Amino acid sequence: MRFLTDEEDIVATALRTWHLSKTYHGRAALSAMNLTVPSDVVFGYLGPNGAGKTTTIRLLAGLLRPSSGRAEIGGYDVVRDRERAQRQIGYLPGDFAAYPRLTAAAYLDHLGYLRGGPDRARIRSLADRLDLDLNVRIGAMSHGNRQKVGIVQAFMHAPALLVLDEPTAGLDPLIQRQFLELVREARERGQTVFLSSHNLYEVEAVADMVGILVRGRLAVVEEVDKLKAQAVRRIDLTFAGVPPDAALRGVAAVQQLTVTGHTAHLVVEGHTAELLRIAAPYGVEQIVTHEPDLEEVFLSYYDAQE
Ligand SMILES: Nc1ncnc2c1ncn2[C@@H]1O[C@H](COP(=O)(O)OP(=O)(O)OP(=O)(O)O)[C@@H](O)[C@H]1O
Repeated sequence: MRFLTDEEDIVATALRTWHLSKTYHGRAALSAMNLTVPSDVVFGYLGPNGAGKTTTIRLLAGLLRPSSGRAEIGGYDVVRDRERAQRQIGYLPGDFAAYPRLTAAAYLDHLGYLRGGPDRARIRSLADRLDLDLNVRIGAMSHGNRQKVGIVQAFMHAPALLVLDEPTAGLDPLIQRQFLELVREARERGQTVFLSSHNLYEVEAVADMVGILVRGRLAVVEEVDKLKAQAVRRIDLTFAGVPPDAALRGVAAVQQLTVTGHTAHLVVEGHTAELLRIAAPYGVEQIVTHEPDLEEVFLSYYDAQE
């Protein structure tokens, strides 16, 4: 075994916060958040309206000063080393607004020059995928199309960390799907993505880890696979004869059981190994497992804090 050097540790951690807090007029919008996001993951940042997601993101992007605590991006403090921290980030605000008089092409070109030269082939390919006409003035665009310009500017270069605040709000489902592809490709290229969202399904589809923020407090940080393992799961077992409902009810993980004909419909929480061991001797002919749904897990965290 070998310990990481300081340099490697910085590379392995995309962002870290220590007691990061923000108070507005005596009311806490974010309370003492301790969070570590490793590199090369998609981190889904979930929470109901007003939970403090945008506040967190603006603190990370160096656009707000913390009331107390601190944060580092790629090892750089977002206050003391603001410019270097900001250079690690590609940031897409929730309400993306740019120069209304410029066409998207002119705006993206201009940004590209600020970042060392535009990659026009990349810009065109992103615009094609998102069905964005680059020749329209940004001021004349719909909200959704302006949002697409924001997505192109965030993805046209390859910062270590992409910080995206509700990026798919206002996009139609086909474009949302393209966006999720871009997020996956970014992770494959080794970028880390911090994605705030209301949309559980979007986060479930793309995130490796999630944090759930409720009233300015992190209620949980967990790998999506682990949350799924905790999640309630629906399983239908079809038997050769009448289902052995007393034996099935005796399994600790079984929460609910209904029987129709030869099929037992079960709601199971946690691991299913014991259930399958108990059921097998009764002649199981078919097993249908429904993908666990994270919604109930999330709602249980939301409710617990109400
Ligand atoms: N500039 C401000 N002045 C005073 N209060 C603010 C300010 N910005 C945010 N807040 C408050 O801080 C809390 C968190 O707001 P924030 O915008 O971070 O939440 P959010 O999770 O992004 O919400 P949403 O999902 O609705 O966008 C809210 O109660 C909000 O009213």
